[in-house]
Order: sequence, then structure tokens, then C-alpha cells
Amino acid sequence: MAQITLDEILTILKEHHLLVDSQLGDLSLNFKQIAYNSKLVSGKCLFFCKGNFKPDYLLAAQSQGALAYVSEKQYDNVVIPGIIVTNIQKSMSLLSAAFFGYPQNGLPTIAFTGTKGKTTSAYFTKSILDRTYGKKVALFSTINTVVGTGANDVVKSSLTTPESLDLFTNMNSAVKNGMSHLVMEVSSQAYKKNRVYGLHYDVGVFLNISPDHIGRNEHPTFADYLHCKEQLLVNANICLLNADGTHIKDIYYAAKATTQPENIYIYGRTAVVSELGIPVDFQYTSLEDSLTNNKIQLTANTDHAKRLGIDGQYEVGIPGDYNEGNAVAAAITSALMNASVDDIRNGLAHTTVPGRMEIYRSKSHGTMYVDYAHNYGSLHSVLNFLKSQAPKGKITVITGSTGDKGIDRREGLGKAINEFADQAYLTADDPATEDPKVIAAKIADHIDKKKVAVSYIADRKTAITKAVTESQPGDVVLVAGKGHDAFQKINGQNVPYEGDAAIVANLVKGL
Ligand SMILES: CC(=O)N[C@H]1[C@@H](OP(=O)(O)OP(=O)(O)OC[C@H]2O[C@@H](n3ccc(=O)[nH]c3=O)[C@H](O)[C@@H]2O)O[C@H](CO)[C@@H](O)[C@@H]1O[C@H](C)C(=O)N[C@@H](C)C(=O)N[C@H](CCC(=O)O)C(=O)O
Ligand SMILES: Nc1ncnc2c1ncn2[C@@H]1O[C@H](COP(=O)(O)OP(=O)(O)OP(=O)(O)O)[C@@H](O)[C@H]1O
Repeated sequence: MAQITLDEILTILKEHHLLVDSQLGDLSLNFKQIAYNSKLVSGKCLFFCKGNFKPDYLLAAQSQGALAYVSEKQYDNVVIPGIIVTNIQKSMSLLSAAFFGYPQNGLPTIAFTGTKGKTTSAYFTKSILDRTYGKKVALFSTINTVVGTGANDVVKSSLTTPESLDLFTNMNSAVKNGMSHLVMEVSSQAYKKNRVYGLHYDVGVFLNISPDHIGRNEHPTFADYLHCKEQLLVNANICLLNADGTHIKDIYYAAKATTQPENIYIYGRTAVVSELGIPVDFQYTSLEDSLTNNKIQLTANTDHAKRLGIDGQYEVGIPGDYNEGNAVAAAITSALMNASVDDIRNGLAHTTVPGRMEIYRSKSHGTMYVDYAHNYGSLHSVLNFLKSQAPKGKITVITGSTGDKGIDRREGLGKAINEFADQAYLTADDPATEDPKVIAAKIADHIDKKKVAVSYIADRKTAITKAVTESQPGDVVLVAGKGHDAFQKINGQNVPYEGDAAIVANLVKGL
């Protein structure tokens, strides 16, 4: 049973130079529960005070049975003793891992980071490894959290990378449920907020980086964003890097600082990483690239890459040329986890990811795509691909941009629409406390209206319906940004929303 003594807590905190003061005396005191939300406290609990915390929460935790609290400051409104630390997030992560007996030791873990492609690559990898390990692969992704094989072991995720205490709770469940591996996404925020502090991965994959998540509540600068993402490599035994992205020099040096070159693998479309003057370990080329799928040739160039024995041709079941790179990352990662070539082949050919390049065909209208693209990098990639595949069709984009975060996305979405679309219906996408019409106007500021017809339709479903029903054979309609999200975030509330995919699926039935 999970538990932790005061002795162990203080030792860990001292070792990591986190302990300021402890008001507890009895070192054998044993905590049977840990929590950071007062609503979840039951008996013999160690309670963490973190984030936008109010003293009343601690009072509530005390009345529910908390024995002590960990905090960066002392609270005088309670009688239970405090353990005062310099960093609550780091402390919570280390103590959560210890409380559950370090579940990561029983669960080989593959972690993906990158501005784009984390979810897709994680799904490709799970699809392959599930074939090798009898569907026993746990998954912590933006979409779902999978900790076992039963229906109740799959839940919708609320964050890309969970809060540390939840992360180790889920890892512990996965181990208890007999899962063989964990595939997880690690966001830059996870490092910024120390949600994965102290966690080491068997394989860490760096997919790409482009400006995103910079602004209030996220990263102050691009350098900070890059630094946070690179922490994944510092904490991985084997590093896998994409040579085709930007900042490869920084990324490679970050990997090399803590990992032997023998355990670093680089993949890319060209034979040499020009910025570094070294060969890629794996080179891939596109053999086919259509609106429905891709075919790639994968070739190992270096000795340690050749040892994995995965040279060959692979079909990739999700369209979009950028998904070829995601598939290659998953193939190499899975080979490192001993997947066979057959499992890689079948896994890549038969993966679907909810809300990522989902295709809906109509009989007498255009072809509709529902995709999660919501910044410049992703919308550019998707539209570039769709335009190359349907050069004569009219391309209509329905999108909005989130309120209260990712402000720079508005310019990026406008630019990508301007480059490739013929028409845009701007609408709401999680406006939070902002006016979606004002957000749409910011996107529209970066679109040349002489080139692209732009209008604002407040209701997202109305905008989608108009675009889909107006489309003609050969046209492409891209509904971008929300995928299967079943809510719109408005003024702190999750307001129920049918979801882009459900709306489009229903519409095409009658067309
Ligand atoms: C800025 C930030 O990182 N905030 C995160 C943080 O919030 P917080 O610590 O301030 O917690 P809070 O929810 O404000 O509440 C304060 C504390 O009071 C406690 N409480 C609250 C009410 C009560 O009655 N009793 C009580 O004890 C809460 O449990 C909490 O511990 O911890 C919360 C979970 O415990 C997160 O939900 C929340 O993420 C915010 C909402 C969020 O969405 N962040 C985004 C930017 C994010 O992290 N995104 C990345 C993906 C980015 C990417 O795509 O790359 C992600 O990993 O998801
Ligand atoms: N390697 C890639 N390069 C550029 N764009 C990509 C790549 N992979 C996916 N995309 C685009 O980004 C969107 C999101 O993909 P995915 O969910 O796999 O990425 P993510 O890193 O998990 O994203 P997010 O951080 O937004 O959750 C896709 O729907 C697609 O439009």
C-alpha cells in the first residue's frame, strides 16, 4: 500500500535542498494519503498547498483529516503542523514518486515533447507497442489517459502532462494493472511547473520546436520555452532527435550533455545534419503522399541505427507529410523497445488519432478535414499539404483562437490562412474571458482580404455548417482547432459543445 513516513519525507527534502523548516517531531509518523485539493482529503493525509491557493482550503483539508501540510509559507489559521519548503512543485513531485514507491521503476517510459506532433507520435507508438506487448501500453496524452485494459481505465485528460501527484497516481495504477510500458507527452509547461521533476525516461523524443506558448501564464520568452523542452533530453537515457526542425544545434548539445553519443539517435529527410556536420542515423523519404495516407522508405545510415534492423518501407495511415516524421519517431522508439518490424508496419498503417486529420467525404460536396491545428506551425503544415493535394479546389478554413493565452497564435493563424486558403470563416475557439469577435479581428488583420474571403460567424456550428454545405466536389473544408473537444471554455466555464468532428460527421451524412 502506498505510504510515506516523516523520516523519508525529511530525508528527501534535505537531499534536494528543499527543506526550510519542519514543525513535526515524530519521525515514524506515517501518511497514508497525499493530496493537493482539499476536496479530496481523507484521513492521515499529507496536504500540499500550491498554486493559486487560499488559506480556507487548508482549513478545509484540516477538517477532513489532514495530519500536516507542505507549503512554501506557514499558515496560522490551522493547528496542524507544516513542513516549509523552498519549492512546493519540486517537493510535491519528489514526495509523490516516493509515496507510490517510485512506480516508474516498473514501467519503461517513453516521453515525447515538441511544439507539434506529440499526441500523434504517442498514438503511433502505443499502436505499435500494443501489438508487441498484448495491449498493455499505458498512455498519458492530451486526449486520453490510459492506465489499464478495462473500460474504466481510460479517462479524458485535462492537461497534456498531469500535475505530479496525479502523474504518479496514474503511473502507480498502470503498474498495478500490469501495464508493460508508458507512452507519455511532456509539455514545456510540465517542466516550467515542475510536474515531472525527478522523473527519468527510458527514451526521450524531441520532435520539433517553433514559437508557441509564449505569453502571460506560459513562457516569458522563446529561450525559456526551448530550455523547458530540452529538460526532457537531460532526463532521458536514450534521446531521439529530429534533424529537420529548427534549433537542432541547441537540442543536440542539450542531449549530449548527459547522454553518450551511442544513445543519441537523429532522424531526418536529408543524410547530413547540416548545422552539425554529422550524418543522421535514420534517413527517410516519402514514396507516396496522398489525401488519405503516406508511404515512406526508412534507411539506417550509422552502425548503431543499423543494429535496430528496421530499414524498409512503411505505410502511414494518417495523411499529412508532417505525419511521416511523427511515424518515423514512433518507429525508432518502438524498435528501441524491441518491437518487431511487422508490429511497426501494422501499427503505423492502422493508427487513428481523434481529431487529427480526420477525413469526412460527402457524395456531392467537398472533402472535409477535422484537425487540431491551432497555431502557425500546424496550420501551415496542414494547409500546405491540402493545397498541394487539391491545387484546383477551393480551400475553406473554419477557425478561431483561444482567449487569455497563446496571443501570438492569432497572427500565425492569419498568416497561414493568407498563404493557402481561398476562404475563411472565423469563429469562436475557447474564448475564455475575451470577446471571440475581437480575437477573430486580430486573426483577420494578417489576412489579405483581396486574396482570401474572410467573414466572422459567432456560432462555431453555424460557421461549419455553412462551409460544409457550400462546398463543391473537389473543394476542401478544414475545420481547425478543436477536434473532438466537447466544450468551449467561456468565462471560466466549460460550456458543452457538440465537437467539430461530430458536427461534420452528421452534416456529410445528408450530402
Ligand atoms: C498556470 C498553471 O500551470 N496552472 C495549473 C496549476 O494551477 P494552480 O496550481 O494554480 O491550481 P489552481 O487550480 O489555480 O488551484 C490552486 C490550488 O488550490 C487547490 N484547491 C482549490 C479549490 C478548493 O476548494 N480546494 C483546494 O485545495 C487546488 O487543488 C490547487 O492545488 O495546476 C492545475 C492542476 O493542478 C492546472 O490545472 C493549472 O493549469 C492551467 C489551468 C492550464 O491549463 N495550464 C496550461 C497552460 C498547461 O499546462 N498546458 C500544457 C499544454 C501546453 C502545450 O500544449 O504544450 C499541459 O501540460 O496541459
Ligand atoms: N510534426 C508536425 N509538424 C507540424 N505540424 C504537425 C506535426 N504533427 C502534427 N501537426 C499538426 O498539429 C496538430 C496537433 O498535432 P498533435 O496533437 O499530434 O500535436 P501536439 O504536439 O500534441 O499538439 P498540442 O500541444 O497542441 O496538443 C495536428 O492536428 C496537425 O495539424
